[in-house]
This record gives sequence, structure tokens and C-alpha cells, in this order.
Amino acid sequence: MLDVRELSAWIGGSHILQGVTFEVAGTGVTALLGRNGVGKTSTLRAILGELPATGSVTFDGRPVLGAPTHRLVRAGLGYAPEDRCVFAGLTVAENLRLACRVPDPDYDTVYSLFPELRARSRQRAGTLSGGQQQMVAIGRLLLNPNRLLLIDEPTKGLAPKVVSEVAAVLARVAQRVPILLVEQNLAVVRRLASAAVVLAAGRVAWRGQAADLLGDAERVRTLLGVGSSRPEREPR
Ligand SMILES: Nc1ncnc2c1ncn2[C@@H]1O[C@H](COP(=O)(O)OP(=O)(O)OP(=O)(O)O)[C@@H](O)[C@H]1O
Repeated sequence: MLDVRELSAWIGGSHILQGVTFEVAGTGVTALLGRNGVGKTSTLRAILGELPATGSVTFDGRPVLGAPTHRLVRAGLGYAPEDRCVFAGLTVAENLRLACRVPDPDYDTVYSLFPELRARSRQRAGTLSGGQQQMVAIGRLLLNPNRLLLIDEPTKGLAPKVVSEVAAVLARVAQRVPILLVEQNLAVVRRLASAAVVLAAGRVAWRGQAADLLGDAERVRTLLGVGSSRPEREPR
């Protein structure tokens, strides 16, 4: 579905992405992993045209690298950035409405996955908890007929119980639309991902089945340094 080849990008004189190559399948969750600062967010931003890059990116067989971001969005690439980008001063309903780009947005799906968003539709998004804001961010992606979702650290900073809720929702979302997921919580990766791509210093250090990575404690320690960054929490 998404084919990334030799993606290379510079930020302020630093060679952030140094020939990143991987594929995202048309079903399920592909996890994009790596220690802090290895270039995961930059990879998503380069794919989306938010960060100038060289190499090639094809989405459903069409070359898209260098295309304006709005064209990619119209082609069905949905993006939930790490900071969620909800409009704090607007209500939940207004945040959702602003995201609609088709005449018949899929509110049924959004409200069946997130009944709380309907209940809180008049509440200002800035007064929601982090988990509820994340649900607005994911809900916005589901209103439109997106064909691939890029989701950056959706569980970051959330309480363990909320991490579980977000993971459960993402599992249901992934049954409808494939996801490229940046995620540091390995229990969430274990629960959701079928494939994994690990970045190290701007390159792909490992790619394959998520279970093969997570089943090899030594590989996980070497590639991800687990234990030195964020503790793994098991979603229930
Ligand atoms: N706007 C920027 N200006 C300067 N350096 C940047 C900028 N954005 C990213 N970088 C640097 O690029 C490198 C890759 O950053 P990126 O955010 O892609 O990493 P990441 O793997 O997503 O990290 P994290 O897990 O901390 O979110 C880092 O060294 C970061 O400091």
C-alpha cells in the first residue's frame, strides 16, 4: 500500500533520514519503532510532504513524494500527529466537523467507536483529558474515507487504563483501515502490530514480523534499549 524507498532528509544541517526503505501492507498495523530521536516522526512528516526529502514514496502504486500534503490527504492518507492538534477553544463537535472533507462523513463509525465523543459533543476540546483528545484525533481520521492512517505515539503520556482503551480502539480501527503506527509502548505494539520497522540513527536497522522482533529479548534490547527509556506497560 505504501512503499518507501531510500528516503533521505536533512534538518538544519543534520542528515536525519539516511535512506529509509520499508513497506506498509494493505492490512493491519505496521509499527515504526526506534529509540528517541532516531527519525520516526521525521519519516512520517517526509512521507506527508511536510519535510523536504529525496528518495521515493508510492501510495497505492502512485509516486507521491514531493506532492503537496493536501493532495495526499485527498488521496486517503490520514495523519494523527503526536501532539494531537485538537483545537482547544472549539467543541468536540466543531473539531470533528472541521475535519470533514466529504459530503457524507462517517459519524456512525466514529460514535460507535467513541460513544463518549457524542456525549461530550458540546464540551470544549481543551478541557478533555489526554485520552479523550486522542479519541477526537483518531475520530477525525475516521470521518473521511481514508485508506491508510499514519498515527504518531497515540498512547504517549496517557494513564495505563487509557493506554488500554486507546489500544482497543486502534485494534478495531485496524480492522477497517491499515495503520502505520509510531509507538514506544511495546505492550501496545505486541497487541496491535503484525509488522515492524525499527529505525536507528536515520536508517532501517530491522524489519519483519512484529512477533519475531518482540519474541527476541536481546534484539529488543539492542534495537530499542527497552528499560532505558519508557517502561513497558501491559494494556488490559
Ligand atoms: N524542527 C527540528 N529542528 C531541529 N532538529 C529536529 C527538528 N525536528 C527533528 N529534529 C531532530 O531530528 C532527529 C529526529 O527527530 P524525530 O522527531 O523524527 O525522532 P523520533 O524518532 O520521532 O523521536 P521521538 O521518539 O523522541 O519522538 C532528532 O535528533 C531531532 O532532534
